[in-house]
Amino acid sequence: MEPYSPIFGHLPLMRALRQNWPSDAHTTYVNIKIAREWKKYFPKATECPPVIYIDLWPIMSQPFAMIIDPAFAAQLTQETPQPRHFMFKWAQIPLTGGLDLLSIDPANHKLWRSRLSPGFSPRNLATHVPAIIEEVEIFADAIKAKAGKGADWGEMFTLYDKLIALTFDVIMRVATGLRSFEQSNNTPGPMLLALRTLISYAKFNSLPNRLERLTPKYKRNIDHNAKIMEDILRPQIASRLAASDTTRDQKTIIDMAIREVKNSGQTPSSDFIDVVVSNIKTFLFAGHDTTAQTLGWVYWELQQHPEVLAKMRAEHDEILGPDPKRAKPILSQNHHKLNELRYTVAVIKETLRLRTPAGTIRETARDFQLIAPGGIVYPTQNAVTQTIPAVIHISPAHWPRPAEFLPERFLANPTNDDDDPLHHPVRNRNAYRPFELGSTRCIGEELAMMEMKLALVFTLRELDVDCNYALWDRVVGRAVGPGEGLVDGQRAYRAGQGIGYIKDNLPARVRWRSTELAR
Ligand code: HEM
Repeated sequence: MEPYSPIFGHLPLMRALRQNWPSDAHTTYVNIKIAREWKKYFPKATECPPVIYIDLWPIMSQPFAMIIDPAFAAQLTQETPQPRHFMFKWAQIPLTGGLDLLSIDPANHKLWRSRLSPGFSPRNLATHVPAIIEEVEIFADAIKAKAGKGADWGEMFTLYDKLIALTFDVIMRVATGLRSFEQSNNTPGPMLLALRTLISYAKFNSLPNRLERLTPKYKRNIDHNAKIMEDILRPQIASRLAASDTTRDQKTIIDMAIREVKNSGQTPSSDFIDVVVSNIKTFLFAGHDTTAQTLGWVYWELQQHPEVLAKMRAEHDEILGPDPKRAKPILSQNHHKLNELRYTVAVIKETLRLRTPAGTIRETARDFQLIAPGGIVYPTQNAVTQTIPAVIHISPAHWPRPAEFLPERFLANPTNDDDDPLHHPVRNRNAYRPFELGSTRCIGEELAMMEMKLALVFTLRELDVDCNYALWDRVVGRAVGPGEGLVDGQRAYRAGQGIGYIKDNLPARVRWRSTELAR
């Protein structure tokens, strides 16, 4: 990729690519920009290359090989699946100690995935619907409490923080059976605070980060916060072990893992508890901000596309009846109704297409090669090989009208007309991968989808939501000139590193819908 500096590699280019954006804009926008304007960066190429190499030495000791073509991504994750990159595992160590699904070696991964997956199965999750509804209701009530009097807008608040509290409470409850009450407390509780501190140390192994791990402060902080989490998790696992033969209906992820081990004729040992603790920490980590961010983007997109919002509300009326207050009893008795919310699912999928929070990072074996149909080989040895679904999802070769927000592309075509450009006939199933594909694909997809559907059902028909950056500027006393603070022309953008967050934690206000006032 050009321009390339013989001394600083692509560092000057990376800086130039970010020039017109706020400094906290996420790297995902750099990747998207390179793919959109590929002719500029690959002047000799006749088409956008499927793999883009980025050299950030001396910040990163290895170059990145970024896969932006679905067939190549499939080679990496499904056809000859490669293990996660060492750097990723290194990043996980402060958080989990390295025994979790994201970190363990492929052989142990297979065993533990088979033990942990049953807890995330649609059948098991269906038993958690009433508990998830209870948490979602707390979320809905909290934002309803922010509505103004009558038809007035209420005070501004940060919607993303409410979503984080919701998703954390849900994953904690489903995984462990414990309630963390993040939504009811005004300040983050010990578990979330400890998790957040540990996540802040989950960094790539650059030289400064390696040195940080040698400091007494690092060790003190890790030990202290790991202890806070483990003092809550270990007794809970012990009590689930003691109760495992008597627990009948609703089974937590822990219960299901215990059952799997017992069914294989083994007795859960102290090693079992260590691995479960490590994995629960990963579930709490991987399960909260991914889902919260996606849901935040759904609210944002619905505001940008009122016609989509109207259709979604109409679907909720049709499937759950016209009175929003009846949604709880109806869904508590008929969980399957959630599966009928096809348009709502299509909206979430379309949001995930355009606002993809993650991909995968692999370390390829010596004999592994990415090969194009004509036989051209793209080397990946000694590189950090990443899939970039955020770019694959907007490829004009695989998506008609890729920049437009069109949930219909995810709905089965009623006329069965294969010529309809929006019809999504799984033409290339590798081109849609927000949860990644292959044996290490996201274990929490079903839970995330269930949670997001419920949050939308319990809020959208009663409230109007206005995500409003101009008002927020006034609240926080910030002067932002015209054209400033924008990424892709929008004030709401993905900020930070890793999964990141929505800028300013998505400032919003709500009001009762006029139909609600009439009730
Ligand atoms: C919208 C929400 C979510 C998105 C977009 C998402 C996306 C992803 C992606 C891209 C991966 C990487 C797969 C790979 O490296 O091959 C992953 C893995 C994972 N996710 Fe999620 N995730 C979401 C929600 C959740 C939830 C709710 C949980 C709850 C437990 C979760 C737990 C995990 C775990 C444990 C893995 C590692 C799986 C394995 O190695 O077997 N995720 N996720």
